[in-house]
Amino acid sequence: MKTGADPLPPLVDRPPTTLLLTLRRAHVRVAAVMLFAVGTSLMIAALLALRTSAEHNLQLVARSVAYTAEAAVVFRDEGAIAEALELIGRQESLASAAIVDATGAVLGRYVRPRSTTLDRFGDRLANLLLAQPTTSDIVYQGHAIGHVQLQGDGAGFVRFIFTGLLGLLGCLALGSVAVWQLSRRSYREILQPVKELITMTHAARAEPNTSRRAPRSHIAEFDKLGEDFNALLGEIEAQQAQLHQENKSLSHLANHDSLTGLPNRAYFRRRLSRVLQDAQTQGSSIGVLYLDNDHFKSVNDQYGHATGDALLIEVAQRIRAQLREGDVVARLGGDEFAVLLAPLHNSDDAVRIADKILASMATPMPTRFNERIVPSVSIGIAIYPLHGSSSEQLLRAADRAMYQVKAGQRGHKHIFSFDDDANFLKENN
Ligand SMILES: Nc1nc2c(ncn2[C@@H]2O[C@H](COP(=O)(O)OP(=O)(O)OP(=O)(O)O)[C@@H](O)[C@H]2O)c(=O)[nH]1
Repeated sequence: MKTGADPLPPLVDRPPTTLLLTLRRAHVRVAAVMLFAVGTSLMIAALLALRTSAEHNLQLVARSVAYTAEAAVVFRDEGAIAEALELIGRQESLASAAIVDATGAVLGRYVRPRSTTLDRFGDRLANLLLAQPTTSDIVYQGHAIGHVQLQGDGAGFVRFIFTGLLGLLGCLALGSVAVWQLSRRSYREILQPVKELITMTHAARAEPNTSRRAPRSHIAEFDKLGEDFNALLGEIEAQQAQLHQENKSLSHLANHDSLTGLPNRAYFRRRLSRVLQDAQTQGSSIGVLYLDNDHFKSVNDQYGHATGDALLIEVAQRIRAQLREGDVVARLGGDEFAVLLAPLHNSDDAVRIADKILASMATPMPTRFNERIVPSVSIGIAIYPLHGSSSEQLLRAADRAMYQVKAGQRGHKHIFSFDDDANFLKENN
């Protein structure tokens, strides 16, 4: 079915992609943005909480060291100071610890050995996040005699960041599976109605089949689209039915006579040509009768045109009633009719049917004012292959034969003979 609409221009910038891929991309983007936003916020919040807790812990440790080391500082016992720092350094998460006297002299220092990149990364992180160093005064009899300096080592932060990243990766993996499943499900839900619409549109274009209807959909937009599409198909179907009806009546008008309802001359000739082709291949015979009303003009003149019309209808019905289903009777025009007898077993059958038609004319036609009008026709008969091999030859032969009847005694039949041509020419020149 040609629509007349211009074809869509080709996609130059990007080739078309599938619906599944588009959905998957959209879901992945949403999931990635969500994970990034939630993960980052959670990580920042947790890091801040961890920092507060670490600073608090360093304060406690510093205070505890200051208390423990008070006596050692008073007696400047460097061995005890080193032992206390070593103990605290091993137990707590410290990069370094030092005890300094009131003059600023370092009495003891502990530095955790840093060998790996991870250790150095932890220290940098601790320097970045914590207010370093954490100090606490060593007080003796109400006077500060020195202070403790602690540097956190950031191992806690590193552990947290790695655990957090692992958690995020886990979420990413789970999210990917969920996105995969979700897009598959959405695809199925969306695709089903879309597929129906695509199939229907194709059918409507190709067959054209407008009788199918889109099913209801649980997706409101598709449901509405299907409803509108069905309404459109309904309208097309109604238009097609109307067009079909109009075509039918136009074709009927083109092939039939409006007064008698019989096929017209054009139809008769086409049909005769077709039947002749079959007869030529099968070697069968055909009979053509040419019928002309007798003194029809005087019926018109005497009783009026309407009565003349009624007589034509009556004659048409009487002829039709004598024929087999497959035989054709047509009105050639005016008061002339033709009959096609196919197949015909022998010439006698054509003569017999002509006699039946003549006999059917014997009774008067019923009229409104009970006038006595008896139909009468003259019939010329031509037989294929005896009298011609084309539709023109056969019709002319039957016409000439009919003319012979008119020339002799009307209301009879005559089977064509080749003398009829000569007679016709003699009488018409
Ligand atoms: N009522 C009516 N008359 C028609 C129609 N078509 C043609 N006629 C008339 O039919 C008549 C045909 O007359 P002809 O066949 O020439 O002569 P005829 O009176 O039948 O005489 P013969 O054929 O020699 O017996 C003409 O008067 C036409 O006007 C029609 O559809 N209805």
